[in-house]
Amino acid sequence: MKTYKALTIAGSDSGGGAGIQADLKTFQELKVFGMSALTAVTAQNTLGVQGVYPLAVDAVGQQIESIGTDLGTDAVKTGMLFSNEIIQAVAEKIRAFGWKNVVVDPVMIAKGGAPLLQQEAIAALKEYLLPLATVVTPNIPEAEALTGMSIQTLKDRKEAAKRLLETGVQYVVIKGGHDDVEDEAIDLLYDGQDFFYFTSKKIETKNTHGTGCTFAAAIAAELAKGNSINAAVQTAKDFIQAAIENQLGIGNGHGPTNHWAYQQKQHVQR
Ligand SMILES: Nc1ncnc2c1ncn2[C@@H]1O[C@H](COP(=O)(O)OP(=O)(O)O)[C@@H](O)[C@H]1O
Ligand SMILES: Cc1ncc(COP(=O)(O)OP(=O)(O)O)c(N)n1
Repeated sequence: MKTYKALTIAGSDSGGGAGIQADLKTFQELKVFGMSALTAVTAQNTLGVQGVYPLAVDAVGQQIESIGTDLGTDAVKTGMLFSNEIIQAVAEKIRAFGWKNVVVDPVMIAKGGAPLLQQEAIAALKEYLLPLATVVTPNIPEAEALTGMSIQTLKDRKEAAKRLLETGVQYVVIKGGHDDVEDEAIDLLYDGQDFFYFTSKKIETKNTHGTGCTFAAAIAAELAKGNSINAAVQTAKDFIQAAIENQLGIGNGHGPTNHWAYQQKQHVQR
């Protein structure tokens, strides 16, 4: 049986709910061998981010080089990239290794409000990374920052998706977790021609730390296996829904999601 591999290039969340930790847990649950290149260390828990310590650009580049010159990968997922310099170094490596199935989660601000990307690096994401990406997965505020437009309605989201596609990315998913109007969590996929809706019941909970990372990592894992973008987004949606529904209830603030829940549900259904 082939071993599928995925590489996450992202920041570390000491609390284990988001970042590299969420990505590797998701890869593992979806039966994909996970590898990582750290961009930054964060001191973080369910109450917020207490410290951000970016790594040297060379250290980021060397980790990716070590993976590319030996193991290779079937998919890449990027998360917290922090600076213009790190974005450029990551884009250069992805281009040099010719990697496909590149999922860009344009992480900007943690739910508690801590900045995880420097403001001036937003332009670098668009210029260097999105043209190499298979899919970009912004939440609504991230889509607003990337397009410069305000997003209030689903119609606005469609317009933003169209604008994002102009950067050269193949597919756009604008997630709906921040849409306060809907009582459903609706994620919108655009392939340049058609729009597809991935809808689930919105769960009333404060424990959604790391949902975006987990969702994007699940897409990367499914693309690594050769699945289509629509199938990958559907599995990611099912994965995150199970992870939010079956909360762990740990920590005193915004708790992490449950990365075991999707597989547990699959076993019960069998
Ligand atoms: N309360 C919720 N109930 C159900 N699904 C949710 C909820 N909050 C977020 N999601 C889902 O989690 C994923 C991440 O969404 P979102 O919160 O928009 O991104 P981010 O975590 O990057 O801010 C999406 O698939 C979204 O639909
Ligand atoms: C190290 C690190 N990376 C990314 C995030 C943001 O995670 P996300 O899944 O977008 O959701 P929140 O944690 O912000 O709710 C992070 N916090 N830390």
